[in-house]
Amino acid sequence: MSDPAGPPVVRAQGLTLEAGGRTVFSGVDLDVPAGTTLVVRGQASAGKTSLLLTLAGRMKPTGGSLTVLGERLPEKAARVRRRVALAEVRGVNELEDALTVEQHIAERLVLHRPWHRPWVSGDQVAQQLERVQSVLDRTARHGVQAPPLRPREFVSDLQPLERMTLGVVLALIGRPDVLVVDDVDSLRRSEDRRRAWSSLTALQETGLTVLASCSDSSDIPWHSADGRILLDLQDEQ
Ligand SMILES: Nc1ncnc2c1ncn2[C@@H]1O[C@H](COP(=O)(O)OP(=O)(O)OP(=O)(O)O)[C@@H](O)[C@H]1O
Repeated sequence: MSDPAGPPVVRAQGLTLEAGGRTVFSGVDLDVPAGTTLVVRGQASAGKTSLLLTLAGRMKPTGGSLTVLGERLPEKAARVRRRVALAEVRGVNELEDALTVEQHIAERLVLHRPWHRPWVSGDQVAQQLERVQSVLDRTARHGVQAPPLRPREFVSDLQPLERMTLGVVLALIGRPDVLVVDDVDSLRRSEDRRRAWSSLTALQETGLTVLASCSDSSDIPWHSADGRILLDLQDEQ
């Protein structure tokens, strides 16, 4: 985990992305300390996903400067990608409807195995589910409980909040320093949105830096304003 008193996890100056003949975002200045949550807010097409993917080392900015976890981007994108994990981002790393929760976990665990031992046991999958569930149980301290994940359930049968939770669970398997959660308010039910934000707060309290996006931030429990940075993105078109 990064040191909260250390240099910012994300430092951007004048960060700009031009693509497809348009300005997706421009002039973004940011300092995000370790163990805080950045909330990128903006309407549809404001460039939220593109900005998050840029901060995660998955898209190349066309202007400005960007350092993430002390690594300059885009030069050190591969190093950044190892330490910044994406929860499910539609169109980028979508979950497979035909796989179960435990199959997804097994698959992700294999990715983190040494190349010469690319297999995992049922016990390892169960241990991982337990570890993650204990992290999610911390959300109970915020008066809400993240939904338990049933190992044998197919992704196609998951409720939206369960699906988002699975995306977060998979991202945490690699023990990243930074977690990216796009479109938190794609959850239709306000109760789900509140639970999702509370879970992210609980994760932030473990020392993780969270980079999230939404179009409406009214469900965020702002009473614990410490450790949150709000960035408003305007649609540049
Ligand atoms: N590489 C690219 N080439 C062309 N256009 C792009 C590229 N990346 C993003 N865009 C465009 O920039 C705009 C912003 O996209 P983005 O998905 O980042 O916005 P968003 O705020 O996340 O939107 P939404 O809330 O609808 O998901 C969109 O119109 C998208 O088509």
